Amino acid sequence: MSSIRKIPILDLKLADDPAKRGLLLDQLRDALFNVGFLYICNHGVPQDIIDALSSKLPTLFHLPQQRKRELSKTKSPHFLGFSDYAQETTQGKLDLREQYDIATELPEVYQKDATPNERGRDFSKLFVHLVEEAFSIPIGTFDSFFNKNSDSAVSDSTTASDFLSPQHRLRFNFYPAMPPEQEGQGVGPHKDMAGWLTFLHQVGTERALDVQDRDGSWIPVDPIPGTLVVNLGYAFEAATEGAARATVHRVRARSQKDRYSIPFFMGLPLDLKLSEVQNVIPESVRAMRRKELENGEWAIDKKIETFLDPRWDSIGESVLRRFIRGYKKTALKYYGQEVY
Ligand SMILES: O=C(O)CCC(=O)C(=O)O
Ligand SMILES: [Fe+2]
Repeated sequence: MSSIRKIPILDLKLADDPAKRGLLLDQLRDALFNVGFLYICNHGVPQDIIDALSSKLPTLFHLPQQRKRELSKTKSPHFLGFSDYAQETTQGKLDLREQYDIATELPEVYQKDATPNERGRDFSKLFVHLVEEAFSIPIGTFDSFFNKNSDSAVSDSTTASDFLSPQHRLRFNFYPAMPPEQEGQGVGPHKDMAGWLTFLHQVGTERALDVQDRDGSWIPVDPIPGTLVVNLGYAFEAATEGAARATVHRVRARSQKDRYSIPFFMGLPLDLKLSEVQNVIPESVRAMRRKELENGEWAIDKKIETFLDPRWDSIGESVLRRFIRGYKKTALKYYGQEVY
């Protein structure tokens, strides 16, 4: 077992060079199995698009309160839209941020044409292909989970194309600057619940994001121009039986300057069962954490966090459970008492 030490930076351009691809895959395995957090550069998302989007965020978050209320998450059965400042709590403390969430719409629910975030989906799929290669499973294995009603890339897949679309979620976070005496929790220590993988753009140069090392200490994840931060969601950790960790992270609310960030949470199909994902993860990967436990390692983090409880055995239900916890009133309004 190793500690996080330093967050690695992976240059995805190495994937194009046959002589260097092996090195990139070694770095990726180290990042997935030993760190759970990484930066990627040369990721293929054009910088001008990232900059154009980032520059719109102050306007978005300074819309009149009335407009923000109309677009409130509490009015959406999919928990999309605005969350007010300090509306959410993490670990019992208020998160000093506002959020705006947009996501792949689900035609099965809305009965209208979906407008999925194609760009985000396509680039994140390329990264997933590298993960498959790092796991030594056929490239395209996971495509069957993402391509509804299309041919599976894996011929013997039993599941392939019948799943609901995954709900990819793009979030804008706003952490307003505050008087020094009020510096506190931008978002408290958490693992990303709703997604398979998270790709994060930190706008500006403010140091605010930290990742927790295995001894409990905090390591800064400073913004590095031209990179995206990648971390793993709960479902990834659960599917690999803990071999690849959904590392705990937090954001400090700072006094210097307003801060914005843009995470893209790559989802899995909402009706997919965890066992169906586990079926395509090689036993050699799933056995890694078991071996570490037998060897007495992982002293501070013995049990794999329970991602699923028996009532909620699909990814979608688990994601819903996360929102029920965060937005009790909205959940009751749309889903009724039986969701508890
Ligand atoms: O703002 C950040 O840098 C990270 C935000 C985050 O962890 C989240 O929204 O889940
Ligand atoms: Fe997060």
